[in-house]
Amino acid sequence: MASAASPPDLDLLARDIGSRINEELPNILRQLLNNGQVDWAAGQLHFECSLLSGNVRAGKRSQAFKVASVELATDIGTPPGLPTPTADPERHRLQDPQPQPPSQIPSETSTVAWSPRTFRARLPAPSISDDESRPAKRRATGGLRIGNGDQQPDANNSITRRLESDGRVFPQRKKRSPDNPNLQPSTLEKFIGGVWESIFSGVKLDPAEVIEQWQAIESSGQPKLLMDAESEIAGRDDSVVQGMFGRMNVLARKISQTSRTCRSLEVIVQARWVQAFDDRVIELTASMTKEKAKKAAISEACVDFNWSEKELRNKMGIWRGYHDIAKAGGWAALVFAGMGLYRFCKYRVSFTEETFQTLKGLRHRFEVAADTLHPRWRNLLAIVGIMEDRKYTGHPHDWVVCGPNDEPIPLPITYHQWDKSFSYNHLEESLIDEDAWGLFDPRTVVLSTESSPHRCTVCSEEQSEDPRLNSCACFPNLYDAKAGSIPVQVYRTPNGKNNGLLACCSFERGMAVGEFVGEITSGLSNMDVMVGQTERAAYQIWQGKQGNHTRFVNHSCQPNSQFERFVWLGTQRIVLVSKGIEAGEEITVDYSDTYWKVESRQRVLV
Ligand SMILES: C[S@@+](CC[C@H](N)C(=O)[O-])C[C@H]1O[C@@H](n2cnc3c(N)ncnc32)[C@H](O)[C@@H]1O
Repeated sequence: MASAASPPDLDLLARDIGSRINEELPNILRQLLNNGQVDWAAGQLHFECSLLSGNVRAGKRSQAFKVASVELATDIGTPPGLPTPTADPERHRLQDPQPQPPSQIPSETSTVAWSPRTFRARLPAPSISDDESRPAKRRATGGLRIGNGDQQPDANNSITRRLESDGRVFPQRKKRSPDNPNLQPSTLEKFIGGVWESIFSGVKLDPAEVIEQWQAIESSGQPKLLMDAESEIAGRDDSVVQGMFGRMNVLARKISQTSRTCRSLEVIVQARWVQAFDDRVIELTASMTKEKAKKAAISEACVDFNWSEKELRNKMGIWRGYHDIAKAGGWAALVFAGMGLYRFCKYRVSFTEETFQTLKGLRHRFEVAADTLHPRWRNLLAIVGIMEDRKYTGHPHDWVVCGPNDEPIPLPITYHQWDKSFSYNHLEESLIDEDAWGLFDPRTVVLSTESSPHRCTVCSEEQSEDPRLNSCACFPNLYDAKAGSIPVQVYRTPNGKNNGLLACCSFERGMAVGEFVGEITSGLSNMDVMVGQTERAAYQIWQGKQGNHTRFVNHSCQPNSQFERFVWLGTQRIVLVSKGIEAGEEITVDYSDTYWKVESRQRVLV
């Protein structure tokens, strides 16, 4: 169907076309079917695309490469003669559908089979196996557990329903809607996910550290960094792993950190180089045609790079991608891009106007998170002479993000219509109201085993604040000191609920969104409170103007999260647990009837 000049170009072209077909064709076919424009009641469609090398018109045809091949049938079964579908065709849809390089494309045919209710594309497995294409490894989360009954008699013997959801109904896995384009996995979605993951991870981008570690080996040949690692360990407590393994742990951490920072510096410089190249072309255009000016600027650059024109042109294509990303999504989108950045820019499958609009809409959101979690990240831009002050200071949830293109608003302003002096106290742990409880923590549970007081009641493993001793794998993102921040933002709801909580990354079903943290008190009435209960006490958790991000979760009758009780180190916690939350969704919970206002005074049993 096409001819190309040389095999390496053909290779790139084949990947590009194959990717686009894999990405777009299912949607096109689905639209045709849904619109009733095509009646597939009987029959089959076979679509095949090949690239031919050599001069076809002159009858010189050296090689043919099959780029993609799609079969549309009226039933979901595999047509005779075609390979058997994989056990889980959906699995392929969740992966980035990269085509195989022409030399590796198997003769196997991809199948798109249709039945009146189902439509599935079977795509070839990705041929490129970098870290991004593998499913992320996670420690097992606790799963959604069955909670205790949520109805307790109060002091007046009436039934008080709790905010904690009724755990007796085991939440069903949320189905991806094939008709909702927002939920279709795409390379763009993956790219954006990578940016969020890296912003919310513990990555530390600090140019000062790079300079510090630049000299890895002393001029005398001594391994400077390794020796520094030794002195770092010596200064820490005895329990830290000593010896070569300990030193290598520190060295590997430092080098990974430095290399990550260098990668960000590299893409900043490369994106900025594209801008300088474009400016140079404009300069040269004063005395020659644009085409010639471009060629001249490339030749000039080749001298400095000591690269061939072809090499430079290949690199330029990718660097232009970096430039376009930074232009639309801001520098944070580029600096914090994950492992997939190179691939995203190399194949350009998602380089559309829509993509850049989406990135533009995320710009302020990326910056709020980057500035508040990585106060020094903008210093990296100084490498190309860009001096930018941190724009968003304070806690990540001191800012309420708004619709695309709208500037974030300071949190207090969003409450001014009710309270002109509103200020919010961010809590990481609940506080005990000593007026109500003295020195007693009403969340303390009666320990069942004397020998092992901190055995998890769910997984039966030992719990400890020391990560080396902790074996409980329930909610590692909450109770592991090394976990990054929870990837959520407070946002301005468009439907009159004031603020709400937005998921930046997806939360697998069973994963914790956060612990409901506030003041542990009792006896409040006419307030929104969470009611907790142990064998020894009933207590309330009040948030009001304090707490963490769970304070901003709105109610829904079809929630995507639920509250569950969990015991951590002998203390009852109330954890907001995902029922399957997609990135970009509002996180909601079912408040049940009385969360809105607790009307009767709760009697406390100690
Ligand atoms: C825990 S707060 C949630 C955050 C709140 N929207 C805010 O801006 O502070 C609970 C309050 O949010 C509001 N709210 C929550 N869910 C709502 C819903 N589905 N519809 C209307 N208002 C809601 C109610 O005012 C409720 O008392």
